Amino acid sequence: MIEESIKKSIRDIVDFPKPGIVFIDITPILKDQNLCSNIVDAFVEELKDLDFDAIAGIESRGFLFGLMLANKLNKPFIPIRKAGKLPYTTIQQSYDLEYGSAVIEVHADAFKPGAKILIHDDLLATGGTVEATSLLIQKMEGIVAGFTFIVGLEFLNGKNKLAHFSKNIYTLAKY
Ligand SMILES: O=P(O)(O)OC[C@H]1O[C@H](OP(=O)(O)OP(=O)(O)O)[C@H](O)[C@@H]1O
Ligand SMILES: Nc1ncnc2[nH]cnc12
Repeated sequence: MIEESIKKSIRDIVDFPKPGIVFIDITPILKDQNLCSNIVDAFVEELKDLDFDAIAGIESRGFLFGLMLANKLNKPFIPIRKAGKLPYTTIQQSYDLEYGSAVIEVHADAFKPGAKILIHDDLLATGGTVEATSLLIQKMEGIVAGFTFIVGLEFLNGKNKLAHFSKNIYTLAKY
């Protein structure tokens, strides 16, 4: 089962990046090319009936599997970056997360109005990051088609922030 393989691979780092946070480190997954392929295949299976035009991946860990998945599905990839990194005209959104606050942005020409965008990130915690990404997509007149996560920290109830953007929320490993 993909969920068990993911849970076996990832590790918990206590008190990172701040005291009181148990950080879910996904980097061991990246050393296992079979597991990486199986994760992409599991997402492909989950998404087989979903209609969408492009995948938006969130810096930085959302880039890892977001681009692999977009490439596998022959769809464009849209990088959502932390403020100040994208060189062209951008649209911005601020947000809070488990251990701080930040601003994300996207290139103003990343997609056309009406495009259906699947949002991908490695992990759903409070949902602040993907909520901000959803607001960014809506600012640009895009439609949020759904969400994919490798890991979901269900006890933080991040899904509550997402349901009004899209009910299509796919999480491979839940805690
Ligand atoms: O659901 P939330 O509470 O918003 O938290 C989840 C976000 O936090 C982490 O990113 P982080 O900002 O640490 O950046 P990184 O991917 O560059 O490590 C993770 O990759 C998600 O993007
Ligand atoms: N506990 C956590 N582990 C890894 N990434 C995170 N992003 C937000 N909370 C996190």
